[in-house]
Amino acid sequence: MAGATRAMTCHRLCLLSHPSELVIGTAKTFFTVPSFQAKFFRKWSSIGSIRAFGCGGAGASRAYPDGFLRIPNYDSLPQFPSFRFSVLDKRARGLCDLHLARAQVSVEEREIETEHVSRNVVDILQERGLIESITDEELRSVCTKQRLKVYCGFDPTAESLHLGNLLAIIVLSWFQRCGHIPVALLGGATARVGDPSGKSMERPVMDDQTIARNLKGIHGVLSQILKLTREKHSPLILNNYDWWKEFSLLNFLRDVGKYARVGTMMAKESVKKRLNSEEGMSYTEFTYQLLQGYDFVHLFKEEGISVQIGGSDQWGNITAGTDLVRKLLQQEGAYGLTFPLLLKSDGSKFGKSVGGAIWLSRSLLSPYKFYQYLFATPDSDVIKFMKILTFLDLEEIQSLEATMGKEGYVPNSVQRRLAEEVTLFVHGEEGLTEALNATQALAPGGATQLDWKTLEAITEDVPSCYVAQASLLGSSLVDLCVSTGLLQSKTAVRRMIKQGGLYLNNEKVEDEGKTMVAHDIVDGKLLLLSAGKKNKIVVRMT
Ligand SMILES: Nc1ncnc2c1ncn2[C@@H]1O[C@H](COP(=O)(O)OP(=O)(O)OP(=O)(O)O)[C@@H](O)[C@H]1O
Ligand SMILES: N[C@@H](Cc1ccc(O)cc1)C(=O)O
Repeated sequence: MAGATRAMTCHRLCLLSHPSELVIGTAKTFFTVPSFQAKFFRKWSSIGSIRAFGCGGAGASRAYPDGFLRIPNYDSLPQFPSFRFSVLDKRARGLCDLHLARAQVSVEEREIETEHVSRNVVDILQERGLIESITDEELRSVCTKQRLKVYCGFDPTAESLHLGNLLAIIVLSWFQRCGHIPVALLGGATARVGDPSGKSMERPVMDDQTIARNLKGIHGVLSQILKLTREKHSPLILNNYDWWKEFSLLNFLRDVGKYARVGTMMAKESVKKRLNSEEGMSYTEFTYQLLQGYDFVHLFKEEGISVQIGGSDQWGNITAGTDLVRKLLQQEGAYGLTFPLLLKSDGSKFGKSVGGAIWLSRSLLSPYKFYQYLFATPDSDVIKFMKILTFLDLEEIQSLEATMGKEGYVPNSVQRRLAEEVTLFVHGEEGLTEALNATQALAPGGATQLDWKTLEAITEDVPSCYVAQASLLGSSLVDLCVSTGLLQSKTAVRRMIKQGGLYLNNEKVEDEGKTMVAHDIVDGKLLLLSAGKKNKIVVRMT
């Protein structure tokens, strides 16, 4: 070991600026060395541990996924010490002898930007019921000391993400709110293989066109919600096809497969379940965990991403990744975190492959319908949903909960707040306004002043038909209600008017003999007929 030890001298204080610099130090104090040495340090630390000795203390340093080396107890060293490194691993020593002599250059110190890491994200997620498991409790302290990059993967198995996936986006967003960098990974490659997790049957193979269309749709949803910018710490969206397309089978078997134990792979829940089924499992799907596992290795090494999150069904794939980082890169510092699955009241998972998904993309589900879905959350779920699907303070949620039991509580007030918060997060101001306008316009007997834009927007959610304007003017309203299919017969229309249930543009119709005039056509474009609470039709003019 002695032969591998050389002295390095520190000179001056400065800020870290260049990404290729190596940073050494504790959470608060970092040392940087110029990039040519950084390269060697990174290499040594990936094959063996490095020990740092100074006048006041010593500590085994660790290479972090960002490629930086940190000396845990550096703070106990006097300022600007001379200190030396000794490389403890035999394989590293040769390299070290070669290059350490050149490392007699300045080492620069800087204060790490700790202010960006505002709150402990792991504690927050736990308080809100958003943690199912963590691979290592150490993440709780690591996340307060450095800006982390955190990723979650989404396979493009549909054109949009759904309410269940929103939980993943919310967890990413919590990381972002606490100063970290969220990364959404599109599974352009993994979608070609198919994740068996939670699936009782083999997934159908998707053709390239469908995958491309789905990637585009999901990219749109993610970029709108995560709000990508050109700034340094902006969220990122990557696609794993970018590194898998070049990976040959032989290289995969040699570089990844060698580190994977078949016994461990078979023990994963996703595999065990399927092996016991009649259909069994294809070799392709069996390999899925290694693809996701290697993604983590790649992202750890190339992008400095050290945390992977996912729903609890992803635990096996996520731990495949942390294991591979340890074995393949011989590095610690890769963490996994899972959150509980969002379940419907019947206990089934909100998903996309199963019908009836609550889509996040407005082209598949209008902001109005999305809002309405949340508005209809049962009282028994609403507080839990507030905690997991919104960013409201827990105290505020508690006080809302307290109002629910009190006299004078207006039913569904908490649901309204939930629907507003989540619609705002997913569809932005514009989407929320559209949802609120449509809600008002479509409210049973709602007496809202209608404009053509609102009516146009609700045509996504209520039936509509065309009528020639010229033939409409002067005709009877009763006839119109029958010809548009609102009600079956003139008798039914007249009965509805008598009962006070027929509305034209949200205004009650009282005159059975009413004829249509130009003023009845909203902004000269369309009108709304309603019979009772739910039966509505938008009539467009041609
Ligand atoms: N209901 C849910 N609750 C919480 N997280 C979910 C839910 N559904 C999916 N996720 C998470 O979203 C991420 C992306 O999942 P994925 O793209 O496979 O969606 P999916 O709905 O499970 O798709 P599929 O139905 O095709 O399996 C994963 O981390 C997954 O665990
Ligand atoms: N397996 C994940 C998607 C995913 C893909 C690649 C990853 O690296 C991570 C996650 C899912 O189906 O939900």
